[in-house]
Amino acid sequence: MIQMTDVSKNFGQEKVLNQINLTISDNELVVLLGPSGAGKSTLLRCINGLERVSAGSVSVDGKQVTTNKKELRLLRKNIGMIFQQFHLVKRMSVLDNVLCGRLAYTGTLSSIFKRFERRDYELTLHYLEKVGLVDKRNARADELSGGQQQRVAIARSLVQEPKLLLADEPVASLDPKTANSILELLSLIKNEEKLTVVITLHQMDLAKKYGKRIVGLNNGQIVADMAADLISIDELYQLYEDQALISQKQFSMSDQEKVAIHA
Ligand SMILES: Nc1ncnc2c1ncn2[C@@H]1O[C@H](COP(=O)(O)OP(=O)(O)OP(=O)(O)O)[C@@H](O)[C@H]1O
Repeated sequence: MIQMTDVSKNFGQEKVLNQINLTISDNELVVLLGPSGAGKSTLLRCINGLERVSAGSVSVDGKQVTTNKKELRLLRKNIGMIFQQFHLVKRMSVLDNVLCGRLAYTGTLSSIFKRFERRDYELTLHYLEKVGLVDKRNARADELSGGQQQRVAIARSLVQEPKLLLADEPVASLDPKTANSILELLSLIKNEEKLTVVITLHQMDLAKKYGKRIVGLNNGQIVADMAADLISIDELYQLYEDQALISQKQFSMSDQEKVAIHA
């Protein structure tokens, strides 16, 4: 479970997150929506400690996200991260890129010499199979299409055996068909691996299609928290409006709806 309590984040004078209170239960698939600069990526990055909160607290599975390097390393073992630009090592093979996801489990020396155990290879092949790329294992990462590269990045995060997957605009660089297939894959994997998944997106139709719950951010504040089924595209457009307008509208879930979303 992710728990954010009164989280604020400043970059210099700019308040990017303002008193965020958010609870995400295990096995949820939550989509963060909102205009550019709303603070979506910053919120994600506060969850795995890539950004340090200025006030408030974040915990994952009951453990505080701290600044202590050792504690952060342990925390991040359980958190996979997927990025818009895939962040693969272009000149390395698909197999080696995915194996990199196991580095958190090898000792420092082993990781320097890229010494992996048999289980690391087994997991790598297993997840390459799952994302449909086992045949491409020896190809260089930069020989693959964008959609295939994102699949490699997904496999790399899965070999980490995480409990939580954070995806920061994972389909922003992909065409609509490929974007759908990647979100389909994430949604399938979430169910099969019993993961909690938090995704930032810009496409409202995809948010509604794949997110069970949509959290709207505007100007560093949560302005909506709804079951995706219960919010229309027109209403989602309003998340992008002036915040004063949004606050006049009813975007919060009843307790009944909150229960339904977790069912
Ligand atoms: N490392 C940083 N240093 C200074 N300012 C930052 C930093 N990271 C983010 N910001 C600022 O914080 C604000 C929120 O950025 P963030 O990337 O979280 O928004 P976003 O909602 O994810 O936007 P987008 O949809 O465009 O990715 C922006 O004004 C951005 O310039």
